[in-house]
Amino acid sequence: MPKVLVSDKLSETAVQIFRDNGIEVDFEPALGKDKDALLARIGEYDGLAIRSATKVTDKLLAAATNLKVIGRAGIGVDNVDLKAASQKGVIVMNTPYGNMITTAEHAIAMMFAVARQIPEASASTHAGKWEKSKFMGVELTNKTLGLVGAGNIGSIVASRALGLKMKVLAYDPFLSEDRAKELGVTKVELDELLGKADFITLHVPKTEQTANMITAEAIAKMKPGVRIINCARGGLVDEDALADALKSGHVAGAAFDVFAVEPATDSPLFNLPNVVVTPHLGAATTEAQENVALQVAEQISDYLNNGAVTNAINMPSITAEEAPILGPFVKLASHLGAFVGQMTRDPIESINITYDGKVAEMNTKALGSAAIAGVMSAQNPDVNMVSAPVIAADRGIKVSSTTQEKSGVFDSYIKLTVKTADRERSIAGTVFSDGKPRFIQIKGINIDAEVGSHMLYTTNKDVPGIIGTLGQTMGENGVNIANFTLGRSNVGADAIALLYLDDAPNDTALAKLKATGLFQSISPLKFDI
Ligand SMILES: NC(=O)C1=CN([C@@H]2O[C@H](COP(=O)(O)OP(=O)(O)OC[C@H]3O[C@@H](n4cnc5c(N)ncnc54)[C@H](O)[C@@H]3O)[C@@H](O)[C@H]2O)C=CC1
Ligand SMILES: O=C(O)C(=O)COP(=O)(O)O
Repeated sequence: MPKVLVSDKLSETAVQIFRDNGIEVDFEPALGKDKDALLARIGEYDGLAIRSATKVTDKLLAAATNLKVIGRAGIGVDNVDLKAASQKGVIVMNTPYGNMITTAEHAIAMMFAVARQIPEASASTHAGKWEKSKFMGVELTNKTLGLVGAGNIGSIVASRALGLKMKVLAYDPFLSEDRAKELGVTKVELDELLGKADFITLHVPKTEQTANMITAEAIAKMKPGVRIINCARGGLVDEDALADALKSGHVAGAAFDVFAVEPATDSPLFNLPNVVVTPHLGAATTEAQENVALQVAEQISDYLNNGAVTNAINMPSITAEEAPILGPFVKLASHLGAFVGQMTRDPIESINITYDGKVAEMNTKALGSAAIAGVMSAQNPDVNMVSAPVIAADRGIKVSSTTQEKSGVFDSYIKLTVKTADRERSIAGTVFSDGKPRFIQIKGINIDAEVGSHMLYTTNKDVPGIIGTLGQTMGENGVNIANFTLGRSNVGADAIALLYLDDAPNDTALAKLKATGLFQSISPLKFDI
């Protein structure tokens, strides 16, 4: 039974869902904050469900010997070392929609709070002061909101702001003009946004490009009296530079939910007038926490039970509906890769995958990952669909794919071509209606070979006696042949044989075959059926 650890404060709804799906679950919401205890325990688990407190470092991943999937009950995965997870073949999923409304609402609430200085006014009133004239605010109506990042949360913030009769400018390099029109926002460059906005709200992930994107220089380009809201990620804004701008009065107010260092016990922004701060509460509503807990538990369970991949950051998604149809083609792609991988000793320069016919309309990203994993599995048995593309990229292997309409007799086929410095190998295969993958072409020679756990592949000239020699040698050495396939390019020309064996051929059998001088190559192969 797969075993999952919940190491952050998730709604207990998740626990019930895991149990309903036949998954053993340990609910230890404090463990994420205890690095050493987590490190000692992580080896037990197939799945890990987290929020932002658990830091999934390369060290933790190295100890996670059974881990297959990490589910983030929320959006940002900057607390997970994605590269290390991918290299280890661990899928990282998030729940991109469960807390987006709640977080957008928090950004709007923060905008109101900073426009009307509500937290300070509230504290002052609680203190028995009646400072009516101290807290003069500004209206939002007709003001310009600068939206940095118009993804899921940014789009909701835009719709709410438009409802408040604000004008919305959006800076997002991936926002199309059509989508901007649909959202009712004006797409602008960052400098224009900085110069025109009365309020600026950030909704981008923290990446190499966005880290520290709001510097002292960017702040200097802003309109005097601007107010800045950050409910996205700490580290997007230079907190020291913002503190200076708040002190000089160039920036009239700031509302921050996220900080460069969290938990934030100190920040240059703390204790400045008209700075509203909350302790990373963007996603903290009952509704959002129910949503993300439910979704993450369903997604992790689906993956561990059925191989369905939803909302993965480091692997193409495979829906629960497509998993059964895609499964045999995933196997095929992996077998094609394994065939070439076992035949290739030299460094691989490139891999091309051609999808012909119906398979071209399937999830070719997932199939490509399976093919690459197959190729690399000969050298590294731990490689999988998550890690293979990362490892291939690290090794400088160029991966390309081609899709084409049905070009032959098969409704669907996949052809894999692998190039090394001095040669090219290709193999094609299909899936028959029985759901079993078949090899249909090797080196351009047509065959029809069912794939077995143990196979023997030989190349030879098309001369009499090959079948007899192969059959007799296997028989004399106690290896039963389940299936025998031959192919040739032309009479008397290049020929190949593929034997599906019940056991691996032993060294004596291989030596005997070699001694006949009939074969150019004799390769025992293994496949993970
Ligand atoms: N405070 C909190 O508790 C929460 C914070 N978040 C954070 O909010 C942020 C946004 O989340 P979503 O909207 O769901 O993400 P999303 O992926 O839907 O949208 C992000 C947008 O940023 C854009 N973007 C990427 N690089 C950019 C750049 N260099 N300049 C401008 N735009 C860029 C993307 O094109 C995309 O449209 C994330 O950082 C997430 O972690 C999310 C939930 C809760
Ligand atoms: O979903 C996100 O990206 C968040 O930042 C929410 O974080 P949390 O789950 O509240 O620690």
